[in-house]
Amino acid sequence: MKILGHSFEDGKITFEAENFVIRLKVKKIPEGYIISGEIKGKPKRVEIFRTEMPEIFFINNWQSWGPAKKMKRGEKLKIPEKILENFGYGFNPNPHLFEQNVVSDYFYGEKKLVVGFLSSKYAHPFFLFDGHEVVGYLDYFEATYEDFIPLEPLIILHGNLDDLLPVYAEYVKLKNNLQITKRNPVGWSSWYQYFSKLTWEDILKNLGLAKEYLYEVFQIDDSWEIDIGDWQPNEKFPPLEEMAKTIRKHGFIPGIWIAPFSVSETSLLAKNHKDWLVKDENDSPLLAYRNWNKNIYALDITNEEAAKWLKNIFKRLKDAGFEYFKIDFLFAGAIPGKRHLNISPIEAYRLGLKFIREVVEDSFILGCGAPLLPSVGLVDGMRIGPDTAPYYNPETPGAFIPNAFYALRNTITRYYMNGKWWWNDPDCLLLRNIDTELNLWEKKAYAFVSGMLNNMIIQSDDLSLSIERYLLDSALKLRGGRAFVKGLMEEVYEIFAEGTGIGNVKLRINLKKERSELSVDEKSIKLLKQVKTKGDGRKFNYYQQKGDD
Ligand SMILES: OCC1=C[C@H](O)[C@H](F)[C@@H](O)[C@H]1O
Repeated sequence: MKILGHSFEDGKITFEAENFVIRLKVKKIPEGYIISGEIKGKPKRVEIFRTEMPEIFFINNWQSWGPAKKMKRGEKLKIPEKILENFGYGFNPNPHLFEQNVVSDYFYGEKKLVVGFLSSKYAHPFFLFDGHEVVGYLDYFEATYEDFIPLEPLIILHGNLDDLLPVYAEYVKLKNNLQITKRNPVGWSSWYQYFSKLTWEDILKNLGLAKEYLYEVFQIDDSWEIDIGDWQPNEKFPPLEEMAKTIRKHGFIPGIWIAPFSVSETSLLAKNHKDWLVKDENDSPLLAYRNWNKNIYALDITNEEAAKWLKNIFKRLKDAGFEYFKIDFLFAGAIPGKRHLNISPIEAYRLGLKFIREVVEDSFILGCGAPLLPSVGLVDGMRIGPDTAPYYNPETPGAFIPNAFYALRNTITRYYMNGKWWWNDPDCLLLRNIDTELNLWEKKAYAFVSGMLNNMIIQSDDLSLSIERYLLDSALKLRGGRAFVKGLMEEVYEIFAEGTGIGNVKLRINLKKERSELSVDEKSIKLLKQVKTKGDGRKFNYYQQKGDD
């Protein structure tokens, strides 16, 4: 292994290139080394680390919806053509690099090694697998630094991958002085039942039925707005104040979805404020991604007027009574392009999140479609997988596209971020028995894993349908423990949750073969369900555990 081409024993390394100066120091720690230091000048993309490429390794994508998984030498991520075209920067801040190589962002692992950067405040840290070697870079893009800035520290950990990923996550927590909120929300969200067909009547209907549930939060997802960038209620919804007041009147914390750094080509915002958009080298608005059948551009948060506008949007939502914000497609705020200020896209992204936090204060912020490491310390919850869906297909190509199988796999392979960086949002539990292809095993697996890993529990169903309600109760009973996962690079995961609401629980699970075996306090249990019929005829299933027969 080399650091800037030097062996470690050097201790201190100073390296002067044509356009930048870097000073490093190497510190021995019990599990390996931490390399820290400072850098100034116009570094662009700096190689920091280099080693031989292993046959099998663990990669991590930069944002919520990207995979964290085992890969083999020669394997490529299978991404459907249409997604590749539309998604652009959603895969990586350097989409072309991502298309031509295997890339792991922030950290990577081998059976007996984890190497990772502990922060991403200025640069985008990533590892490139070129078939022979693994090369670790810090990408500052076009930013220039007159004075020395802190280098994103690199940590090298020796041991078993399963033990080291939680250690890496802990070092990130320490390095960034992270203190996360005690609130680990339970609630309801509209998206995975109603999608873009949501109406205010759907909200009223589910609010009326939700009182039977232990929700804290009731969140209106995408579809309430006029356009992406025009954050006013459309004709299907009442004024913001009425939305929030109605949710509050039913006893829930009002939640709302917004894509704050995204600007649709058809929005009034794009029409009236082209100068508020991140530009390409020809000074045209830079295409961030395509969704909603539209070209979506990125808000240039370094433009003072744009920043003021963004703060006003969140002030209006907060003043209307919303206290839970699902802020989505956040990667748009971190795309490399021309901004008003010549700072790195990572600095611009963090500036945008800081503005949002400044306005919403201690409201709960859920990041989604977000670059992970730059978001630490700036969000309370984080989506750590692709969208779930009312289907579970291990066979279809899965990176980034909605599929309960890949959402659940990421929930397991990124579990170590939970409670350290933020509360992991595994995406919603879909527990309905109709209008879904999910079978009982898939619903159960999703509920149990989310509960055992002490994740956020947000359900997304039309509550008037027949629902496996006992699985929500099970997920909540399984929360509160300390989790550990063995086999992060294997087919069978062993999940241990100590001190949950029903004791010490162990789950051996094979997501592809839909096989699992659950035991509580060393007793294997059967998950029996009782069906209770309410006065109005609605049936409710309750979880009831039975010890060994
Ligand atoms: O457009 C709504 C939407 C888009 C992204 O996929 C999020 F991940 C998903 O949860 C939903 O909020």
